[in-house]
Amino acid sequence: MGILEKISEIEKEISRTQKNKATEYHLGLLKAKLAKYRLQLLEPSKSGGAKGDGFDVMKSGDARVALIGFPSVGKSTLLNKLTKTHSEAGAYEFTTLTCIPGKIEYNGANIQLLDLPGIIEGAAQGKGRGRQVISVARTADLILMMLDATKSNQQRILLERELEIVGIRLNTEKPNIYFKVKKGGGIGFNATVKLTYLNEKMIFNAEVLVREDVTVDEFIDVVLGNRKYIKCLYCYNKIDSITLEELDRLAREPNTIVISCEMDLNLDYLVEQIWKYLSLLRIYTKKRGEYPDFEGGLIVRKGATVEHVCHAIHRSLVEEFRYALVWGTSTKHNPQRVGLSHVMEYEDVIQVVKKK
Ligand SMILES: Nc1nc2c(ncn2[C@@H]2O[C@H](COP(=O)(O)OP(=O)(O)OP(=O)(O)O)[C@@H](O)[C@H]2O)c(=O)[nH]1
Ligand SMILES: [K+]
Ligand SMILES: [Mg+2]
Repeated sequence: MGILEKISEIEKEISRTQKNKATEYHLGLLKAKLAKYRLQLLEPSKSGGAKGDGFDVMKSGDARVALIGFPSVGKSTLLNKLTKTHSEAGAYEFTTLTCIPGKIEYNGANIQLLDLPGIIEGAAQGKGRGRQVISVARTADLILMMLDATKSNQQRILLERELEIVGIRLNTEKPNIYFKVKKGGGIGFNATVKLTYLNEKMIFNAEVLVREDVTVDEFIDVVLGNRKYIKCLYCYNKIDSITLEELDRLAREPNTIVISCEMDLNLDYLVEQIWKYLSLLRIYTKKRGEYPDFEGGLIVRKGATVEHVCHAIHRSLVEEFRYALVWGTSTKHNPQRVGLSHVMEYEDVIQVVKKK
């Protein structure tokens, strides 16, 4: 019998079995068996074949959020709640086997939310589809780390470790260091601050300028290069099944939000937080003599300048740019005449004036 047949047999038996105290143990065994076979489906096939396995989803929209978590924490249930896409959810592990994209529309932005298979300890070494899942995570603007509020906090530490191993750094900024290998050898070591951990003896064949007091590990990250610095929002699901004390404790942890998909608790707030963590700005454009386009508008990153906005409107607009008029919180008076380097703020209105 092939794996798929075995899976379908077990699924049939589960649906035939009445759910009660007497069958609880047997059902548990069936689900464990089901999870085992589904995990085998996830294992990379011997023939290799990383392409076309359902993980190479196109980026779309203004930002990308990846759902990372152990199996059965409720990732698919959340995708079903927040988007119009359906992803199979089930009371057994490894229900989801590929990457399933959905779309959240909020504040005029299209946010791509990716449902993914659950990852397990050893994911970074390729267990399950760990490698694929993690490479999708590397492409995200935000990792939504989904955790089961009824389980021990060990899950968070384990997941963080798996991501750490593959070079993902959560909620930390890229160290402020300039580093360049010198082909001909020799060193140039300079620091603009007093250093506690680093010194010149650690460096060879490189030109280095250190602008902050980093640790040796942080420095190694810069030397190795391929690190990803990604924001992470920790999301505890299933709070319908924990005590108030426990809930209170979890909710106070940094970068954390508590929800229940099943009871629809806090889901609006979650979307608000996703938006906030993505640091997106909504900007409105206006034509001369007309009202601003409050229906449409543009989505840009926090810190975006008039130049970024011009690029977002039209590729060649910067070349024709003379000046812009801006209304909003970024200006001293309204409207203010600004140049390309002016930094925009949330809900500013902009009118671009072109060269004649
Ligand atoms: N009590 C409770 N159960 C939930 C909640 N959200 C989801 N579940 C249940 O948790 C189980 C797993 O849900 P899924 O959405 O399949 O979880 P998943 O993380 O996508 O699982 P995999 O795809 O297998 O990794 C299902 O039985 C859901 O009904 C919740 O808020 N509270
Ligand atoms: K599941
Ligand atoms: Mg799932």
